[in-house]
Amino acid sequence: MTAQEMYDWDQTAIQTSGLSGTMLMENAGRSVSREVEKKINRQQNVIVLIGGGNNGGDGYVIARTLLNHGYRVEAWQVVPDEKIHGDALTHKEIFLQSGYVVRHTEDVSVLGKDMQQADVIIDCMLGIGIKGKLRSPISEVVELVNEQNAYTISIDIPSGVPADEGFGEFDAVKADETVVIAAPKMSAFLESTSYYYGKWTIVEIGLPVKLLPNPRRQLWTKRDASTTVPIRAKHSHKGSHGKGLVIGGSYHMPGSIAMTARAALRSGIGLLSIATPTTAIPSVAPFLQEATFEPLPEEQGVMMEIDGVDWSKYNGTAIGMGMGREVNASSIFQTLFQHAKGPVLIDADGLYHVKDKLMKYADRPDPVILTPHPGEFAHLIDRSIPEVMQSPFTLTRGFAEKYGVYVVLKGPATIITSPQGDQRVELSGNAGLAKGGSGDVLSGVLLALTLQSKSVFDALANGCMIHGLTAERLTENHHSTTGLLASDLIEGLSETFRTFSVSM
Ligand SMILES: NC(=O)C1=CN([C@@H]2O[C@H](COP(=O)(O)OP(=O)(O)OC[C@H]3O[C@@H](n4cnc5c(N)ncnc54)[C@H](OP(=O)(O)O)[C@@H]3O)[C@@H](O)[C@H]2O)[C@@H](O)CC1
Ligand SMILES: Nc1ncnc2c1ncn2[C@@H]1O[C@H](COP(=O)(O)OP(=O)(O)O)[C@@H](O)[C@H]1O
Ligand SMILES: [K+]
Repeated sequence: MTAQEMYDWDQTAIQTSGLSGTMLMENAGRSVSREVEKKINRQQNVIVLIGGGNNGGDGYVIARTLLNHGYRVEAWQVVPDEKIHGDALTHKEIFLQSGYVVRHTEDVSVLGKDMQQADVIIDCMLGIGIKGKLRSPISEVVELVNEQNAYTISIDIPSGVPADEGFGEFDAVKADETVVIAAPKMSAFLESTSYYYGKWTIVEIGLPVKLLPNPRRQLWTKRDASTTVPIRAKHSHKGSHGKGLVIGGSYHMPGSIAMTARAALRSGIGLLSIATPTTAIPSVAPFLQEATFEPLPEEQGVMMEIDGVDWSKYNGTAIGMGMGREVNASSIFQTLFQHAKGPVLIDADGLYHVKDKLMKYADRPDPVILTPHPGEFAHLIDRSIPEVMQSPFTLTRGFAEKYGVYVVLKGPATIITSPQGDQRVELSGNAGLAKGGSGDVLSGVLLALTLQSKSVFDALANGCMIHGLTAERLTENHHSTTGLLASDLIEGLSETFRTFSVSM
């Protein structure tokens, strides 16, 4: 969610369901407290830091709830009294009338001394309402918090982190964990801001879900996957599971196309053929007894054209892996878009070649899927990688809508966008995947699932999840994130598929 989308939810709830702001704040504070109580005990000294907005209001509810439950809590208001108003003021009054005491930060050093005795710091200074650079005294308090060894739990957002994408430098609390209210904000997924959150969990605050405007952005969960992942019907035959073609590879780069192809086979594709230069076939074939080949004319080990492919045999294509930069791209993509039936997935070198050609094929009736990492996406849209990393949601949505394509922007948080601009974020996987070859494996998984699913969008989100979960499982058992290879990932897919629906 963006901050604005969050405020819209809040307003919708208040205007249409009869819930009031103070009720939502009470719900938020109590839900957060339930989560916090799992992490703390009654012997620990807890400090709640309270700011001037509604995030601070949540803080008053949390401090009261924890005190009611017998925890040792000090509530520190880090802004002057006149800053507290509205729902937050109501909850401050309830806090005081419950017989509890508020401490004030006239002198930040007094708070600093107190913090040294704290085991746990609960940060309710700033939430989605942060604007601009941190001002005093919050800037000093943030610095103090980051100097402590105490376990720090931020509420909704680590104070100082912007809610939305597109922001540059900032100072913020570095939380050990964050309890997110109602829905995660964009910054929980960006490289430069997600670090501040630590581990995060979401709490529910009683918003009327049926009434809320749809932000057309969704966190893809295991529960979503378990209801949409294709199930092999008892009476299915190989034709029911897709007849795929993968185009790529070269004499000097045979590995990537082999990995894509093998991953597609391990992901249940019915039939698979590989179009690759003739001289690459002897290197690729040993990994793929189950596949057939379309030998391509070549020059110096690089494919020249794909005119001889028998397109009637296939209902889905993936292109680009290891094809090289030297190919006759105009001819290849012209033929591809004219003849290929069903979804076309473009990855790696294919993305390099397809730049500036997409508008020409924007009216293709069947789906086009692009699977760039941030560097490839930056090249596609003529922006820098830092710009892509700073605003991935907006940039991918704009691109997908403009060209009518699906975009899978890969990374620790993979963002999947449909041609209509709907977005899903998928978080599985780990740094064991940060190696050449993992993307080739993903392309194979995605092609196979796309040909077996009713919805391309579901297939892409599920494919990313299966790919990531495989890495997680392998690094929990036999491998390390250091030692995991893309080829291990391919062989691991089988067990992920076997346990997938059972483990949901
Ligand atoms: N569904 C929901 O939405 C619900 C939301 N809830 C909660 O409300 C939170 C949002 O509350 P919010 O809108 O009051 O904003 P918030 O984050 O408290 O910040 C405003 C305060 O910060 C201050 N301030 C700003 N920038 C600053 C800076 N650079 N440096 C220093 N100070 C700065 C600003 O000061 P001012 O500019 O007014 O002087 C003002 O005092 C949300 O994150 C969630 O926790 C739940 O309670 C219930 C349901
Ligand atoms: N640190 C990480 N955490 C989670 N997933 C990652 C991480 N690094 C890479 N990945 C995943 O690994 C894959 C890498 O793809 P890509 O960059 O195209 O690799 P290559 O083309 O070299 O095979 C993507 O699916 C990406 O989401
Ligand atoms: K906060």
